[in-house]
Amino acid sequence: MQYISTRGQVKPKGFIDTVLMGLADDGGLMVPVEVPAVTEDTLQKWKTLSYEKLFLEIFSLYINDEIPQEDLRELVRRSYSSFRTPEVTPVHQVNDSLYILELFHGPTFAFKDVALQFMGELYSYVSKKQNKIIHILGATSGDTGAAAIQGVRGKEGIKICILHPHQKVSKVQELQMTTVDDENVLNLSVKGNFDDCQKVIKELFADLDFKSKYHLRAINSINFVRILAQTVYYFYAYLQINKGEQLPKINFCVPSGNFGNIFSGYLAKRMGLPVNKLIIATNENNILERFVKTGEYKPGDFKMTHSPSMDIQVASNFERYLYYFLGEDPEKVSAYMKELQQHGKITISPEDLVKVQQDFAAYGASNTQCLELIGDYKKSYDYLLDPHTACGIAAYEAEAGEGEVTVTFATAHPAKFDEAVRLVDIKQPFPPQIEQLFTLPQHQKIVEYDKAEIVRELETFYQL
Ligand SMILES: Cc1ncc(COP(=O)(O)O)c(C=O)c1O
Ligand SMILES: N[C@@H](CCOP(=O)(O)O)C(=O)O
Repeated sequence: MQYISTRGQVKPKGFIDTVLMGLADDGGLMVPVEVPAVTEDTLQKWKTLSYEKLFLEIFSLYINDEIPQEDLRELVRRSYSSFRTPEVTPVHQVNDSLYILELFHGPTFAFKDVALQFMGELYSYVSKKQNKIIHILGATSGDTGAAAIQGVRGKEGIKICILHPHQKVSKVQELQMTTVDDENVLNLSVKGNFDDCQKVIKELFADLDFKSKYHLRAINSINFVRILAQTVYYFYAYLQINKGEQLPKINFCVPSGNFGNIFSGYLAKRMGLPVNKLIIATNENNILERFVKTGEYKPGDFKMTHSPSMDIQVASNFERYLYYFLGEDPEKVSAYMKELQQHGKITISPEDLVKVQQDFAAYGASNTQCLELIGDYKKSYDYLLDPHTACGIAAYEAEAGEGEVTVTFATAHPAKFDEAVRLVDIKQPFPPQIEQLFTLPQHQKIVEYDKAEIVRELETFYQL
């Protein structure tokens, strides 16, 4: 398998070079030259596999033996040994039509651990095998940063700098990132929002001299390996629910912000997973909902909501979808991205909108709805939703049809977002791993949203 850029200006690369490149050198995003097909026979065979074995099967379709099977098996074993359940991502049945896929059983209690525990192991492996310097640079609205830091803290040959928006992440997210005292970790708390943080790091990745001088590597979902690792739980959830002979189509409903998680579902569907609807759930930052409903993709005003990790206006992976939607034509993608840059929006034709609506349904939950659902599900099902998952439930309730089966993703544990849970008068016990964070000193540097100041911090950190 080879990988190319959505904008067509990068020579085909192998898997490891694609991971190391992160953002494509022409400013696009890396995608596989072709999407491997998973047949019904294969799906039947995968029904009895453990999470780890399924991961190996799916990755084998993408990595061209660049990592020997034995080594890959060991990386996967190590990645998921830190999870609190052997199923890694267990499914909880709520009723006949609704299942919740719990993606929060990793070290930092959010879905990002699933891909980032593996990515930490992978970077460490590549650093040792190829003697590569790995200087990670990432932007986070709270969860990616915590999970990435946890995945590489203290690892030899690796440094990580994470930009998070100052005072716009939850207290637990902030503590998870800033109580880590390993020397290879730098937290920059940027006086701006997540989109500002993401913009700065993308500009730095696009500066190829700077990127190469400081050996910059990406951990955000601009990196294709993040997308691939996230496809595994779509297959795993599907196979946990459909154990019989039949392979019925089901819906997946995904709390979305940067469009990485749901794009993994889109890829799984293209591979052959029997998916009916892919439902995009947003909060009041509803650019994706507006796109699916009107055909206009236009970043709007940033809003702070009860689901801060989804407070995102510019959805990175939207470009990967555009690539497939536009018939894998890099010239058309480049033209659309230019339009976005010049006019601040993309508008598709009514005929194309029909195509988008065949791929996705979408719904944006209001702040009030999000809180109401946390209260309702606790009362009706004794199940405590985190606010992001509650946005997912709102979208499920609005968009799933009669008789359809839907898997809604629980993307974080409610203890990470106690600020919202307390607003509905629910007192939750904290897991001990979270409770102990409140006693530890914090390490972070508060900086202006100023590229020059951020660059100075990075140069000092990476040169040390
Ligand atoms: C808890 C939580 N839910 C949902 C999302 C949205 O996921 P994505 O950015 O992959 O769309 C994020 C982060 O983006 C998150 O941290
Ligand atoms: N919600 C995310 C935002 C970054 O998304 P990513 O999938 O590109 O890493 C976060 O928690 O940081």
